[in-house]
Amino acid sequence: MSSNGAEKSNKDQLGPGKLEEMWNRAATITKIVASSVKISETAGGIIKSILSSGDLKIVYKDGEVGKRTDPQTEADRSAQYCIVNSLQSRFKNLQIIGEEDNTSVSPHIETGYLSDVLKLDERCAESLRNIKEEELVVWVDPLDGTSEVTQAVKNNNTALLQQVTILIGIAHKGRPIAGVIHQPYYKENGRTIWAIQGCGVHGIKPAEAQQQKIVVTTRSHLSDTVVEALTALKEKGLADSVEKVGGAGFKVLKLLEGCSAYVFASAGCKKWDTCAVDAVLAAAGGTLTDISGRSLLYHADVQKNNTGGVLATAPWIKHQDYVSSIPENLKNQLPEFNPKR
Ligand SMILES: Nc1ncnc2c1ncn2[C@@H]1O[C@H](COP(=O)(O)O)[C@@H](OP(=O)(O)O)[C@H]1O
Ligand SMILES: [Mg+2]
Ligand SMILES: [Mg+2]
Ligand SMILES: [Mg+2]
Repeated sequence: MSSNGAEKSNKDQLGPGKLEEMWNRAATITKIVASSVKISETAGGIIKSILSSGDLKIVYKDGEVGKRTDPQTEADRSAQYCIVNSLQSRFKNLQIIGEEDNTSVSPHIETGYLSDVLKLDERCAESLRNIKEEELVVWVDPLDGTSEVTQAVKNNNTALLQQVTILIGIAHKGRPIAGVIHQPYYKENGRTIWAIQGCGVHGIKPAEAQQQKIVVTTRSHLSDTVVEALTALKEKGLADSVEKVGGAGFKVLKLLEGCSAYVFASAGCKKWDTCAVDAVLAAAGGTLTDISGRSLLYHADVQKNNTGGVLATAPWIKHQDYVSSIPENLKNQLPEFNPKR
């Protein structure tokens, strides 16, 4: 899984000399995304091997026994170690914020990169090309959909595993400018979707407008306020049906595959859940905000909780229609907690 350089991990036509030249010429943001694609895939391999062992070593990060909603597994801990240490080995001045406070040492440090990303370097706007490593904040969710993982293993329900993603989001001046979503259990070998602002979305072809409006919401963190928001959207004709699926990453992939909106009118989702998907969805022409329509911010010192909830819409949807249809009393229950939200 680990590799010693681009030459070993890029199985394309370019020779090592040409690749090195492309790497050296590329902007910092391009290099970080090219590396993050490979790193997310290596982390996906780590997750798969721990899950196939069946020994998740679950600890809970919250709550009373019997009411816990925030599990962490050995896969979350090892994947985060790999992602953070792999990024740091190349980009020493990056600020990286990962979901997990405690990690497990993993021997897999990925130093490869995807050369396809480098090929798009010239399409990057000058303003992005000039950004320095130390100006960027990287938000890492090493395993999004942990509740689904614990249930998949416990109940031998492997279908749930496709809801697992690895999320690496890159923010500049508080706004997401690039993102990587790796889905390790998509078909046989998984897939990786990535985007840099202004350079399109890669790894998926976003769906066209649909007749049916399918809304996706949480599978394992349902609350009264989420139900109330969904009811209001149904009444306004903005939710023909509702699908409960796990993970912020998977829900945004569903938006790129034809669902209309992701509605989570509740606190609990964090910046590492939304940074990468915010960037990818925006690059596809969609929108992600809190339920009041405010953009989310991703500065290093920001409040980690998305206390205003999450509302995301597909590229073919008018976001404001959904914002306007969520009742004011719900918006007031999920206030902007901190100006640096
Ligand atoms: N009430 C809550 N408590 C803890 N985490 C929550 C939460 N509500 C949402 N989240 C987090 O938001 C992400 C998406 O949740 P959901 O699938 O319910 O929509 C999950 O990320 P992780 O799986 O990375 O922890 C989950 O932990
Ligand atoms: Mg978690
Ligand atoms: Mg998550
Ligand atoms: Mg996670």
